Amino acid sequence: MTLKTPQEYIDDIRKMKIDLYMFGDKVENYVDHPMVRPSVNAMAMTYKLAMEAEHEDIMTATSNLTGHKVNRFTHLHQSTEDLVKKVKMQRLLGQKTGCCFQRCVGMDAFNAVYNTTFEIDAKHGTTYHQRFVKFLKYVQESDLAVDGCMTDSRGDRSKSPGDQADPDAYVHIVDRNEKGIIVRGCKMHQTGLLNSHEILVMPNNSLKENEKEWAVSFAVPLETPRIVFVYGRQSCDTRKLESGSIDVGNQYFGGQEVMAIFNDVFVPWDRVFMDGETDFSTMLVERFASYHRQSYGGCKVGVGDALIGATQAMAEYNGVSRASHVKDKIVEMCHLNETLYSCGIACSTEGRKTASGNYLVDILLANICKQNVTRFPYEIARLAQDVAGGAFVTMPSEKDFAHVEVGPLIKKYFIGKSDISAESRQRMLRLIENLTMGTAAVGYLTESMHGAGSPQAQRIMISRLINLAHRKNLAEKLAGVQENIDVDWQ
Ligand SMILES: Cc1cc2nc3c(=O)[nH]c(=O)nc-3n(C[C@H](O)[C@H](O)[C@H](O)COP(=O)(O)OP(=O)(O)OC[C@H]3O[C@@H](n4cnc5c(N)ncnc54)[C@H](O)[C@@H]3O)c2cc1C
Repeated sequence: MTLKTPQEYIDDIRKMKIDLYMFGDKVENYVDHPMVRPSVNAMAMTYKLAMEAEHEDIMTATSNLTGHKVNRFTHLHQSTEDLVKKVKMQRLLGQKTGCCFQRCVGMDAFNAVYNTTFEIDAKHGTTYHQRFVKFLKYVQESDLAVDGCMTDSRGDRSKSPGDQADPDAYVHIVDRNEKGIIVRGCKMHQTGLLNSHEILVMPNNSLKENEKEWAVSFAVPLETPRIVFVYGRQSCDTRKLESGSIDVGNQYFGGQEVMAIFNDVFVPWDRVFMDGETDFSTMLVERFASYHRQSYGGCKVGVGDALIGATQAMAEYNGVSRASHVKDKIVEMCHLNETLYSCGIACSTEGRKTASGNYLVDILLANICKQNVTRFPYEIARLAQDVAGGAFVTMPSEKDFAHVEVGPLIKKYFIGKSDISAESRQRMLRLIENLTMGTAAVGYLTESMHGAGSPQAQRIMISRLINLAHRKNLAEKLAGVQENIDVDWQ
């Protein structure tokens, strides 16, 4: 049986013993911690939907490695159809959770490490691909969640890893022996890290030939000794510590980002997938980034669907849903959201087979997709805030609404349309706050900006991949600057 139930998944995570810090304290049982639990629930949804017949086609696939049915989050894409289904799966999850559900980064890392290790071995005669296939079979058969771990602390951004004042600014190999390597450094912003069974580390950027120690990729279980985890704060996060279910905005789900400090961590050789091949660092980073830039054409769209729904609901609750400018703003939100989805689908259908056999998205279109993702969710959020009205930033707390004396008064003045309860309005306003400036905005907005690379990273790729000479040629033929040999009739 390769599919875990959500309960089996949560039981796995609950058993983990890791070195975790949060608000200055060590935390033992993080699964049941109210700050963390919504993110566990979001990850658990990736397990639940895979068990449902209705979603089987999108949520599961047949493994090319074992022939068994696996969760699509652990699958190697075997066709452009697989790439499209991936985007559809991410949209579905975004709709169901209204937040980052955290399992995509690992899936994107599997596909990039799989095809890059194949090409490293072909050139260098190494055996990384076999090792990685063994690891991935274990992941698929045990239905594991894996953190895709790329972003280093990075010190001075103008300097490459080998030129940093502190060499630990990027994860690197500090020692090696017959059993494996020892690594040191820190990976930042790790989405869903505590909700993962394993960590799959990749280099952060292109490397120079003399930067071999930084050209390292490996996988380790979360419970590996000498890794220290520090939980990241999110805007409005302590609302999760309050009693009640309204002010938190999203009652069940949330995201998670964690810092992982590798304090001389031992990695056995069979878990090392790159060791010094600086000539392949660019390929691994670009391929991972492209898969991940495609991902955002699904997951952010699903969250966008939830925000559009909340905006439509607020327009109705406030009695303005028939106003022409409100209708037009909601149409614009849909237009922007579906444009992102179109980009996700386009880079999938234009994908191609790699030498290893799995499929890679069209890199140019994946970068276009992500470039739009750095902008459109902000505009969608702006329009949601416009239509919702200002109460989502001035509304009293849930406790005031429940107070015996002041509560009835607040409710009276929080009624919009007379047939809608004050509580429905209150809940929807908090969801809009959550998505546009609260905990979920971390995933919906800032992650849209910086996740899978800041906007400039895509612009560099676009300028590298776009063929301007070809376009200039087209124009010169049309303008008659060049002879147009296509017009060969009398
Ligand atoms: C919510 C969230 C979730 C994330 N999840 C993950 C995850 O799961 N796994 C993972 O590995 N990473 C993850 N990331 C990290 C993400 O990939 C990085 O945030 C991104 O690459 C930008 O890096 P940075 O935050 O260090 O910003 P910086 O690199 O410091 O960028 C800030 C600005 O400086 C510019 N800049 C940077 N370097 C240069 C330079 N050399 N020259 C000129 N300009 C420069 C950038 O273009 C940008 O405008 C996540 C990030 C966020 C916000």
